[in-house]
Amino acid sequence: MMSTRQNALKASDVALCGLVCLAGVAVTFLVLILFVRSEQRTVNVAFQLEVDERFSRLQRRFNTQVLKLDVVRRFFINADDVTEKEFLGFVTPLVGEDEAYSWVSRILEKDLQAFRAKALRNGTSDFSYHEINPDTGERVPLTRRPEHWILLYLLKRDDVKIIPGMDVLARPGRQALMSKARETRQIVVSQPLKMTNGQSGIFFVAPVFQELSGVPLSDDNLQGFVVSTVRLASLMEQGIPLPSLQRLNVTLSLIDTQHQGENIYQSSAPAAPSALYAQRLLKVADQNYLIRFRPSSTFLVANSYTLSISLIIVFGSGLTLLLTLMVYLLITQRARALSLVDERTQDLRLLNITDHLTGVYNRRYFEELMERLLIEANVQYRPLSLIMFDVDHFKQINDRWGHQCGDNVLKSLCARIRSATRKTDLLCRTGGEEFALICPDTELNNTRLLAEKLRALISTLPFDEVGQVTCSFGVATWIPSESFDAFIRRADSAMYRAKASGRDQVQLADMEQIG
Ligand SMILES: Nc1nc2c(ncn2[C@@H]2O[C@H](COP(=O)(O)OP(=O)(O)OP(=O)(O)O)[C@@H](O)[C@H]2O)c(=O)[nH]1
Repeated sequence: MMSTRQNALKASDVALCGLVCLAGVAVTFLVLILFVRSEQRTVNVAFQLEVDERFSRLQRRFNTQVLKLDVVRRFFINADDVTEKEFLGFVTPLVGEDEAYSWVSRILEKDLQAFRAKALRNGTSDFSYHEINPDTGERVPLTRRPEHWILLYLLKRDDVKIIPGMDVLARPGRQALMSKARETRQIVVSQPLKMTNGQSGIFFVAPVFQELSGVPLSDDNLQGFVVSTVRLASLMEQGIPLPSLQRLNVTLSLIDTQHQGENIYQSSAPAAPSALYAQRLLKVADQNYLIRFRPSSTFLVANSYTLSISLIIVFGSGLTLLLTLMVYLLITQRARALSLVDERTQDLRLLNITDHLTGVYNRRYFEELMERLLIEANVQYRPLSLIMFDVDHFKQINDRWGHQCGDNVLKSLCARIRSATRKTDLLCRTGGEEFALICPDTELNNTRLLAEKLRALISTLPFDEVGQVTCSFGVATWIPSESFDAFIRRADSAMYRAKASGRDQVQLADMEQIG
């Protein structure tokens, strides 16, 4: 019974530990999902903030470029005749790195001579009419045209030398761009064009019309153009701290042109594989740009949460293991305690039903056994016999050899009888030196033979110290429907008859019920 209980506990232990383990794993998984979601939101917010910050810088940079050009344009509108010195004096504070400002005068073919003379008079050095062959890049004489757009002043920070007097109409892309400014009378912005230093740049062109009060502006009032050129990479990157530059991959493309979708600028930080993406529309004068933002690996590393994920997994697994171990220990300790209680209960039960001196069943259990066996015998019609026996002259043994010696005789006597009987025969101590042997499934004659055998076993072999000991036996077999008391009385009477008849003998009980 105990081992069944232990097995059952083991199965339930494993199930419970498995459940605790599963619960631990589930909680860890849940925490992981919640953490990853929250971190993804945080990274997304960080990316959007970075994009907003970069976009506002770019917007400011482009707008500042337009504003500065407008300031120079107003200078030309308000001044009657601008000398090179005045131009340089006004523009120098505005020119940034990678930028150039120039003044291009509109000159009719017939005015070329006079314009050159005036320029030289105004102190413009090295003035010489020419244009650049777009195919060879060489300086060639002016082509005859009704009007020329002559570069007169130029201020820039690089070393490429431009000689005043160049007709910019011969330069690729300039005519369409400047004509647009002339027609719209607004500042226009070019697609990326090759600058004189060979680099790709954006041209901001502002038309300068002579404003006469009351007279509407016409093409003939066009005096020239103020042009600022900026290297595209400089426009996109100048003033932005290096760490910020490294965090984002930025591309710039034009909208509403035949180059739509083509990237005209790509930042040096490559895009890392990520779902993060943002795009913004940038309007500068007449041009619409699309700026696309993607995170670089630097951004992803700076906002990485893989270490935290590993820590959650390690701590979660550790806690799960610890919890499972604790539950396992608790369960096994509980099982051990229960089995101990079982053992103690059985010990107590044994103590309760056995005689402490001889170890055989006591009187109380004898009565309990008999009641149960009588019911079984009654129901199953099986024989049930009883041998009652009493040590002869036991008082004398006590008196002669002492009480301790008497005890030893009782113990040895029980040991002898148990060794000579079947396991199913139940030996009980019913009084001081009085015993009963219950013999289930045994007929009267066999019981008598057994009693004879026991009598001989006791009387023929001497006991330690005291020598020969004899017993008187009464044998009875249960008569169906006979009561417990009547059955005992019959066996008892037979035993007393054996005593009365000289002791050390076996007497059979009457087969008629007494009383
Ligand atoms: N040593 C010892 N003596 C016991 C124990 N129980 C009862 N006795 C003694 O057993 C003796 C029984 O004596 P009696 O009832 O006179 O019977 P008897 O001397 O055996 O004489 P008969 O039964 O007539 O042969 C008493 O002296 C009890 O004190 C016990 O557990 N140990």
